[in-house]
Amino acid sequence: SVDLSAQIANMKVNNLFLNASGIHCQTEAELDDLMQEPVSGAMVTKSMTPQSRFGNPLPRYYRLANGSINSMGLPNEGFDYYMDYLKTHDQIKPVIVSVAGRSKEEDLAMLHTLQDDDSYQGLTELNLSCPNVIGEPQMAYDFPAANDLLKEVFSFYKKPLGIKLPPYFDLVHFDQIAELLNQYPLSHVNTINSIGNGLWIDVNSETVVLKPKGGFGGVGGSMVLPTALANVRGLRQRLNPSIKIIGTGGVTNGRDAFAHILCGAEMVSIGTQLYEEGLGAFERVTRELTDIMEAKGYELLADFRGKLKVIE
Ligand SMILES: O=C1NC(=O)NC(C(=O)O)N1
Repeated sequence: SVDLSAQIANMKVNNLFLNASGIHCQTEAELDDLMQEPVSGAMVTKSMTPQSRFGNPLPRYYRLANGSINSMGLPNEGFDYYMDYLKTHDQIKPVIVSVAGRSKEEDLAMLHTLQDDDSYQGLTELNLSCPNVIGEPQMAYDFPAANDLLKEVFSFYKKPLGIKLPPYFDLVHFDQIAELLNQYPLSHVNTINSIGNGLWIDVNSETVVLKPKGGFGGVGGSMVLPTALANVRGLRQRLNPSIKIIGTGGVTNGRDAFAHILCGAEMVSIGTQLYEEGLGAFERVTRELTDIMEAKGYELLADFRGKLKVIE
């Protein structure tokens, strides 16, 4: 089984990166590109639903000066497609399987299938934070519902499982979600998902830029870095050390990645920047991070991971 922390334990800088779910990971061709990409240390699939989905109507992605806004609506090829992909392709790097049911029942059904499939030994990530399914709440903002779901999940699911979280903005919420998650034997949390339900307007045409939901969509890219760093740091300070953190959000260069690791991230995802620049971003960001580490005299990520200093 893929134990992320085992993967990470003696990880040097050159394989701590992975794609953010949703970026270049929906089709077999995209997944093959990620599998062959020489630098990234893992990859994650587009969040899958039981059946394939077209997702929301276009336009549903828009690039901003310092980020992105999207209302994709979980377009994906469906559960069986990704299971078949794993069965028919050598995993030369860990593949995290992202699951996003549109209800508790769908989440449980997919996880039961994964649990009962002896050939599946992968690391699963339950996405409780998609902000873009029309009419669906972000489960991770409903603490009682999230707790009910996780209690039921861990009554039967015994393989490595992580959770994809939305950003929180109130320290009381950091306390509450951490208290909730610390009850469960999670492999990791992946924080953050996009900042839900932003709105971008084209002033010339006086019109929104996304079709679904009247233009409301998840915000990502460099402008969300402060929120991403706060969530990595806030959860690292509160979660059991056994629960690793994948830092996602706002990473465009080596300095951003370094900051995520200082906050406690074991691995770092690249989303908007990977989409806009292409897979070459992995090599560029890795080179930049390596240069920073060398300049500071660090050899291993563990030399500075989680060692953010505060002002006494
Ligand atoms: O979890 C998700 N986060 C996003 O920002 N967008 C996608 C989506 O809309 O499919 N899902």
